Amino acid sequence: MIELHNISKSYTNKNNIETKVLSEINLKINKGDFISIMGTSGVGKSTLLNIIGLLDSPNSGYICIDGEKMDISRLSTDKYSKIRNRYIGFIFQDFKLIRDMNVLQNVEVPLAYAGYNKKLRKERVKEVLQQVGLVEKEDAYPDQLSGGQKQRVAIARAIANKPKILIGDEPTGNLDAETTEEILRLINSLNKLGVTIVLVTHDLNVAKNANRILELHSGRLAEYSID
Ligand SMILES: Nc1ncnc2c1ncn2[C@@H]1O[C@H](COP(=O)(O)OP(=O)(O)OP(=O)(O)O)[C@@H](O)[C@H]1O
Repeated sequence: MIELHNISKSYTNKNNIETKVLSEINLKINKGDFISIMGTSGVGKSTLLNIIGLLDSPNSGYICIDGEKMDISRLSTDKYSKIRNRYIGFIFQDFKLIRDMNVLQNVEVPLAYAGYNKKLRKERVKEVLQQVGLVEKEDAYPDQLSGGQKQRVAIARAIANKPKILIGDEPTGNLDAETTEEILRLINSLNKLGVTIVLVTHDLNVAKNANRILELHSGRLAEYSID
C-alpha cells in the first residue's frame, strides 16, 4: 500500500557540515498493518514519519502509494495537500487541536477541506465522535478537555476522512499510564476495523501493541527483537 524505496535524508548546518539522519530506508506498509518505530531521541523517528506522511521530502529515494510514485519535489502543491488530507491521518504528542474551535468544528476541518457538504459533515462528525466515545463533548473547546479526551478528538479528526493510514508521533507521550492504555485500546480497535497504523514511540510498552516493531538506528531500520 505504502512503499518507501531507498529513502535518505540529511541536514546540513550553517557550517556546511552534513548530518545523515536516514540512510537508504526501504519499508513496505501493507493494509491492516500496525507498525511501531522505536529509537533513541534524535535518531530520526519524526523525520521518517513526516516523510511517510508526505509532510517532508527525502533527499533521495521515493514513496509509492498504491503503486503510484509520489513526486516529492511537488509536496507543497495543492495536489499533495489533497492526497495528504485524503490518505493520511496524523496524531501528535501535543494533539494540535485548534483552540478557538469546539470539538465538532475541529473534527469537521478535514471534511470541509475534502469538500463534504454541511449535512454530510455533521453526520460523519457524529459517527467518528461515537467511535472515539466523545459524542457528549461536541460543543466543548479543547481547553475544557482532559489530555485523553483531546487525543480522542485528534483521533476522530485524523480518521474522519477514512484515511488509508493513521500516523502517530508519540501520541501517548503527554498522557499518564492509565490514559495511555485507554488511547492504545482505541488505536487497537481502529486497527481491528482495518485502519493501518504507524506509531513512533520510545516506549517499548506502547510499541508492543503493534504486530511489527522496527528500530531506527544509525539511519537504518531493522526489526526490533524483544529479547
Ligand atoms: N529541520 C531540521 N534542520 C536541521 N536538523 C534537523 C531538522 N529536523 C531534525 N533535525 C535533526 O535531525 C535529527 C533527527 O531528528 P528527529 O526529530 O527526526 O528525531 P527523533 O528520533 O524524532 O527525536 P525525538 O525522539 O527526540 O523526538 C536530529 O539530530 C535533529 O536535530
